[in-house]
Amino acid sequence: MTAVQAAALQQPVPEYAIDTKKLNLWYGTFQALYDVDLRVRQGMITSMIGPSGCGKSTYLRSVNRINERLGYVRIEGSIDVMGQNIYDPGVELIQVRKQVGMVFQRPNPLPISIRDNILFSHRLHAKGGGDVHQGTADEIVEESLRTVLLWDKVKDRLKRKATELSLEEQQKLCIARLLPVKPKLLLMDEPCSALDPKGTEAVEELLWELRGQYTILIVTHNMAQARRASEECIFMLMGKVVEHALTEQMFVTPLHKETSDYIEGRYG
Ligand SMILES: Nc1ncnc2c1ncn2[C@@H]1O[C@H](COP(=O)(O)OP(=O)(O)OP(=O)(O)O)[C@@H](O)[C@H]1O
Repeated sequence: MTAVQAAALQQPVPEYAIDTKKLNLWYGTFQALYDVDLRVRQGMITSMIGPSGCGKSTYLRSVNRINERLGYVRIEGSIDVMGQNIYDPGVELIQVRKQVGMVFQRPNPLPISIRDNILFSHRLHAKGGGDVHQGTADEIVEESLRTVLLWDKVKDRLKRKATELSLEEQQKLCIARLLPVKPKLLLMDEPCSALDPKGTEAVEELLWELRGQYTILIVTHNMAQARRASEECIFMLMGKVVEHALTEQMFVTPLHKETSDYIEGRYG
């Protein structure tokens, strides 16, 4: 066992990958999130549902501090990721981005080769001397692509441009390229909305493969997807968390009328 591994084992592992306390967020004078208290269990897949404009993406973007690039966003409250408040003044953005990977609606691989896409942020973070995958470039590429079930399909065309892949493959690649910097948390903002049903099924299968090793928080408009692909589910409405429960429980016996109205398609 290396000294780094020994030190890591001394650290208590938090039960929650995300612990949000009294999060309020304003875009200028418009308040988009109200007193959000949310805990996302480590290693599990949690989905976030709610009608358009209820604040799902805003919340997700707060967990990797993307919102702060907009000069007019103000935040109160705290978000602990793996036990550390990412809004503490001492916490650097690069540290947050390393721990928290994000996948967007439309796959956005860089217009470079498949191989270089995988190595891109690893190279960036390795320069900073952080804890990243220590293998050779070939090992990193193979392991990342294997993890997202893409290796066998692309191993003979690693030098081809990533943008030539199908949308499903591009989305898997976008997940794969996060892995070499060893993130703890993967945020996914409607990752299947650009995919056909077969691509959607393949990405959902991948989520279950990643479960356990990574904590996954996925925003989806697709009720069936939330039900199939998550263990806990959060329902938001007008910037507030209405309900957070085991997914099956939320879909079978929701506690709140607003939740059942939404699930049954009465609005949103
Ligand atoms: N960059 C921004 N500037 C100003 N207002 C914003 C910005 N982004 C989102 N909003 C507003 O904040 C509220 C929450 O938006 P958000 O995108 O988080 O909702 P959402 O639940 O993810 O919606 P959708 O399901 O349509 O993606 C909305 O009223 C939206 O108009």
